[in-house]
Amino acid sequence: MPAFSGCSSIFGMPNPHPVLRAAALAKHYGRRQALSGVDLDVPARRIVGLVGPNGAGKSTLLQLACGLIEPSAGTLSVLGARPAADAAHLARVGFVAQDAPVYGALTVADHLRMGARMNPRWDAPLARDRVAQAGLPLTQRAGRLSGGQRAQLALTLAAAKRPELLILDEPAAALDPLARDGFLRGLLQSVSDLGASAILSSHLLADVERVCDHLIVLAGARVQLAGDVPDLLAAHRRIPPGAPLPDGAERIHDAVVRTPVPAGAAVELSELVLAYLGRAAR
Ligand SMILES: Nc1ncnc2c1ncn2[C@@H]1O[C@H](COP(=O)(O)OP(=O)(O)OP(=O)(O)O)[C@@H](O)[C@H]1O
Repeated sequence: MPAFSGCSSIFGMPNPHPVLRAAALAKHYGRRQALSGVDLDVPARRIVGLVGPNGAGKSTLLQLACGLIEPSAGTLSVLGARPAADAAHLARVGFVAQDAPVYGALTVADHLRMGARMNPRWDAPLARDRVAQAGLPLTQRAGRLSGGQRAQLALTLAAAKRPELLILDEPAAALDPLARDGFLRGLLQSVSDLGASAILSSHLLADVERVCDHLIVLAGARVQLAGDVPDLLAAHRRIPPGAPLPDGAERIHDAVVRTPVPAGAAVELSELVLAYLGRAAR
C-alpha cells in the first residue's frame, strides 16, 4: 500500500470505475527494479500529477498504462481493461510521450490527416481549432516547429482522438515558461472539452500544483503517497520546530506531519511532495 493513500471515493465505497487500478504491480528490467508493490486506485475525471525523482519509475508506470511494456508481476487495469487490450481500448487512451515525438518531415496538416485516418473517433474540428489556437502553421514541417509548438501538436493529436484518458510523460519539460503556460492551458481546455481524465508526469511542482487535483508520489520504485489533493492537504500540517507531535500524528519529514487534528499550519502541495521524497531518501 502507499505510505498514505487519501484516494477519495463516493460515499466511502471503493470507486467502481477507476481510471487506473494497480495491485501489487511490479516491473523489473533484468535485475533493476523499476516498480515494486504498486497499489493504486485513481478515480475518473481527475488530472493526476505523477511526481518523483529521476529513475523513480514514472515513465515505466505510464508505459505500462499504455500497454507499451508488460508488468513483471501484479495487475494493472486502465479504464476497466488490460492496457491496450484491443483497438477499441487503444482509441480510448491518448499518449504524449517524453519529448513530444512527431514526424519531422511531415507538415502540421499531414499530421492531422494521418490522425484522421488512424483514429475512428477523430475530431477534425477540435484538431483544427487547437492548431489555430496554438498558432501552428498548417504548412510548416514538424521538424521546423519550436519545442513548444511540437508539444502543442502532440497534445492536439492525442486530444483529437477524443480519448477518455490522456497520458502525458513530462510533455512540457523542455518548454520556456510562456510556452509551458500555453501548453498547460491547452491541456486544461482539452480535458474539460473532452470530459476526460489525465495523468501527467512532471518534475515541475508548480505545474502540478496549478493543474492537478490528484497526486501520486513515486520514489525508489514505490508509491509514497497517493490521493486527491484536497484530501492530502487536509490530512497534513506543518508544526513549529520543537513542538510535540499532536495525538495520533505521524512525522513525515522535518516539520510536516500527517495528523487527524488540524494542529499547526496548512502545508502547500510542493512542501508535501518534498516531505515524502525527503522521507523516502532517508
Ligand atoms: N528500457 C530499460 N532498460 C533497463 N532499465 C530501464 C529501462 N527503462 C527504465 N529503466 C530503469 O528503470 C528505473 C525507472 O526508470 P523510469 O524511466 O521509469 O524513471 P522515471 O521516474 O521516469 O525517471 P526520469 O524522471 O529520469 O524520467 C531506472 O532505474 C531506469 O534506469
